[in-house]
Parts: sequence; C-alpha cells; structure tokens
Amino acid sequence: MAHAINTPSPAVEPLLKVEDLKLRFGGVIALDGPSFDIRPGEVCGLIGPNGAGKTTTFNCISRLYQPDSGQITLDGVDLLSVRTDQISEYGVARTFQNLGLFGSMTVIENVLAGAYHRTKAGLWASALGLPSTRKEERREIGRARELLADLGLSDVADQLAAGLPYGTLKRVELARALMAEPRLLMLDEPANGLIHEEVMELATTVRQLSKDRGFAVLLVEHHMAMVMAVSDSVVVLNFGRLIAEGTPDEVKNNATVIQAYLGGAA
Ligand SMILES: Nc1ncnc2c1ncn2[C@@H]1O[C@H](COP(=O)(O)OP(=O)(O)OP(=O)(O)O)[C@@H](O)[C@H]1O
Repeated sequence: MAHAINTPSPAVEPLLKVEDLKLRFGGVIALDGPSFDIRPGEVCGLIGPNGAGKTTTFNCISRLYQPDSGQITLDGVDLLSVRTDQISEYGVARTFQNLGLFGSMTVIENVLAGAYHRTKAGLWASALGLPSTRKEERREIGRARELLADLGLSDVADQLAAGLPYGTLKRVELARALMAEPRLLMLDEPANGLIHEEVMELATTVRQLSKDRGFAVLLVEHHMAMVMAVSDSVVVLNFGRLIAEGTPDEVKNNATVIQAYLGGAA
C-alpha cells in the first residue's frame, strides 16, 4: 500500500533536529528542554494543552524567538544562526494563523510571491520587466498553475484574493508556501476557522503533498481529528516539557497525555 511504502523509515536521517530547547519569559518557563526530530516526508503533529509551549517552539524554529539554550538544525545547518527573513532560503516555509495574503492581488500573484526568493532575478528585476527575467517568470507562472491545480484552485487563479471564501484562502496560502519548494513546511493552526469537512480535506491534501514531494511538515494544531489523521508522529508538550512522542495511536492511549488534557500536571 502507498501509505506503508511512503511512511518514513526510522533509518532515514532526520531533517529537523530540535534539541533541549530552553526559553524563559521573565518568571515563566515557556520551554524546559524538549527535543524531537522530523524526517523528510514525515508529518509531525505538535500538540499539548494551552500554554504548553507549542507556539514558542514553532516561533523558535521559524526564528521569531531566540531560545536561551538548545539547538535547532536543519539538515545539519544551525538554524539558530539564521534570521527570520532568511529561513526560506534554507528550505523552511510557514503559514500564518491569520493568513498572510494580499487581498488586492490575484490568487496566482499571491502564490508567485512565495517564489521570489528562489528566482535569480528577484522581485525588483521582475517588476522592471527586464528581458532576462521573462523566461524565468514564465517558468514560475507554470509552476504556480501546476500547484494551483494540485490544490483544486485553478478556477480561482485569476480572481482577487479579497472576497474568496476562507477555506479557499487557506489553500491559497498553502500553495504560496509550497511555491518556495520547502524541505520543511510549518503550519500554524491551519484548521482555525474551517468547518470539519474542510479540515479533513486539508489534512488529506497536506499528507498527500508531503508524501509526493518529500517535504517534512511541522503541524501545530488543536484540532485532534486533523492531527491524528495527518501525522506520522506526534510530539506532546506540557508546561514546556516533552511528555510523550510516538504514533497517533501511541499518543492517544498514553496515560500521561490523557492526564495532561484532563487538566492534571504531567
Ligand atoms: N511573548 C511572551 N511573553 C511572555 N510569556 C509568553 C510569551 N509567549 C508565550 N508566553 C508564555 O509561555 C508559555 C507557553 O506559551 P505558548 O504560547 O508557547 O503555548 P501554546 O502551547 O502555544 O499555547 P496555546 O495552545 O494556548 O496557544 C505560556 O505560559 C505563555 O503564557
């Protein structure tokens, strides 16, 4: 079966390694040493009760926060020495809880904006319409149209983003992140604002694209059905510490996890 063949094997070297992260905000210990790995083509769900440290971990990896100590490496590269505005060059793409799209641009223009760090010419040369950039631009437009087709968005490609249904915009944002051809895609609560059917559809799409294209996914999400459906591995935090890690089934049946979600201390 495709699923069994594509599920990452433990023999594959991790792409992302997070080791012993510590971060304190004044008197609050937000992260108290979690460590975990994600392999290429693997979807990793990061869960935990409110205040567990999920967003803080996400923000350390996406370089919005600098941990007090610990290590984060992507394919051996020290991500902690990389600035937020450089992470896409290292193969990390992310989506935002409140959509980072431009309403006054068309869907395809928004998706193309995800590619500019990859083009040799860059945004300004393209804006000036220099002949040397036109060939590259045509290639990028072709890629954007393919991605839009993969995400079922061909019909809205030339429409303005403003006014499109929220579920559609979530897919546009995903397409834009994938335009950068990331090795690690980071999703920040993608289920937010979607109805259950849309969430499960998005879960299937993310899982399929990750397997087909071989990129890893870090998913921070409260929607348990989505996390359990999409993840190869699940990492559970509570009070800034890693309390469990395993397959969705292992984590679902873990007594410490159940206790943490019922409100008790781990
Ligand atoms: N910028 C900040 N300043 C001060 N404290 C913070 C900051 N960011 C997070 N914290 C604290 O760090 C702890 C971990 O927060 P974090 O947002 O990472 O948890 P979370 O698991 O994402 O929670 P939620 O599910 O509610 O979003 C919490 O106690 C939170 O109040």
